[in-house]
Amino acid sequence: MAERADQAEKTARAKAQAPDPERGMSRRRLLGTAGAVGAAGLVVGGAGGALAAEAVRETPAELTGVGAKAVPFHGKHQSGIADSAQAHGHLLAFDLASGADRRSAAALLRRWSATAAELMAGEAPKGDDTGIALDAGPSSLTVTFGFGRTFFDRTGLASKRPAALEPLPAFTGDALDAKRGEGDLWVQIGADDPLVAFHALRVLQKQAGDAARPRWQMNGFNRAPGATAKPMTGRNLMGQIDGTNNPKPSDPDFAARVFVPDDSGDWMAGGSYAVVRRIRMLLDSWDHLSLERQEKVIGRRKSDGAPLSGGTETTPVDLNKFGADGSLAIAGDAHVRVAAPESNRGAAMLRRAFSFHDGYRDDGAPDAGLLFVAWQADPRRGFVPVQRKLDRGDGLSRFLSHESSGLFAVPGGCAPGEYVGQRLLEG
Ligand SMILES: C=CC1=C(C)c2cc3[nH]c(cc4nc(cc5[nH]c(cc1n2)c(C)c5CCC(=O)O)C(CCC(=O)O)=C4C)c(C)c3C=C
Ligand SMILES: [Fe+2]
Repeated sequence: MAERADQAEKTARAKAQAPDPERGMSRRRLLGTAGAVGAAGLVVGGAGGALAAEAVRETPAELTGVGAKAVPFHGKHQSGIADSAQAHGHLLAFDLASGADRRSAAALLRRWSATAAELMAGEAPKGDDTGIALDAGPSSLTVTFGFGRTFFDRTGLASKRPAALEPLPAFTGDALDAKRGEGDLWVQIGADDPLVAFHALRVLQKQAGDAARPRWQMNGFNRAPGATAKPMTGRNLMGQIDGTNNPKPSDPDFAARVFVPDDSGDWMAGGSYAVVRRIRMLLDSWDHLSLERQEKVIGRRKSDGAPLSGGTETTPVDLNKFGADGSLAIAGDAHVRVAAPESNRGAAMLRRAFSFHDGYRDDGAPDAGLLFVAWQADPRRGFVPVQRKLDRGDGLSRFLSHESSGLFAVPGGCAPGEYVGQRLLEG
């Protein structure tokens, strides 16, 4: 994951500093030019001033650190799936405007794809006068596009709707708000800088124009890069290390679990399905539990994420181990036992979440939790069986409330000159 970003970093850095006559100018060059002209004007006038301005214009300061990292937009898969989750996230869904059709949807996806590619390379998109991200580099920005179930009816493409996009079943623990769920189109934005993330959100929302209107939006966050002494798995708002036993890109079955296979032969080849749930944490109840009880509910130690069956964070969980008192080391209703692929006939998903905090509820409790995003090749072999099992027997579910839900078909990536979803919309 990090390698993909590192490889792209050099290219994007070079791109971000060189103006492309066909596209926008580097955000930093744009600023450097304005600054240079002003400064040079103060020192020397006439031809000398012009030369001085030119010299400064050619040497924009080197970007270092968080801002310099770029993730490529073009590729076999869309970005924002196998890349590390960023510090800031915006999830939003749009509904197509009444009267919108396949053609206007295709034009929107073409616009959005071109702009996402520019933004992810640290370029200012054409016609962008907001200045929100001026001075900033790409900051690991990713933009990911998906289609909801209703998109296919609205665009006359019902015959192309994948079977995997069938509605998720109702779960007993659900308290879903329909207005904050589903939607025709879904956009996931992530960046390590909040202004870069908001800029992408704002530009894409403006570009939706008359074609689509925002349906819902949620904002989330993760730990900032560099906040810990060494890179480590992030923590959620319950304080747990979360994400340890995710499928890893180096696993031999990673692609089969996360992406629709190439030989599926349909427009979703190389794509993935995103299950998006706003899960509120009942933090006041959770924080009343002793550390020992909290660890028993999950099946892992809070301090370092090590499984209660022993070892360190990365030691495989031993679901068959008994403690000295004769009881299971990982309790029967421990979250990691109930969610594990071994307990679900191999069902697995890639969890790539953001935390959220939207203030306080009327009862004074924090409106906070997890924007849970699970990626899989087929939700019927990923999220659905696992959530069914969690719904029945997970000790953690007493401390959670699932408040909104969406399922989106996220097509594969595209090559330069193409746009995301082109195989569906022009196939
Ligand atoms: C349907 C799938 C899942 C939901 C919903 C879910 C919610 C949820 N989980 C945590 C905290 C943790 N989950 C952990 C592991 C874990 N969770 C799921 C699935 C769902 N979680 C899986 C498949 C796994 C991996 C199980 C395994 O193979 O061991 C962990 C342990 C660390 C880790 O492996 O990531 C924590 C902690 C919260 C707080 C939450 C809802 C808000
Ligand atoms: Fe979990």
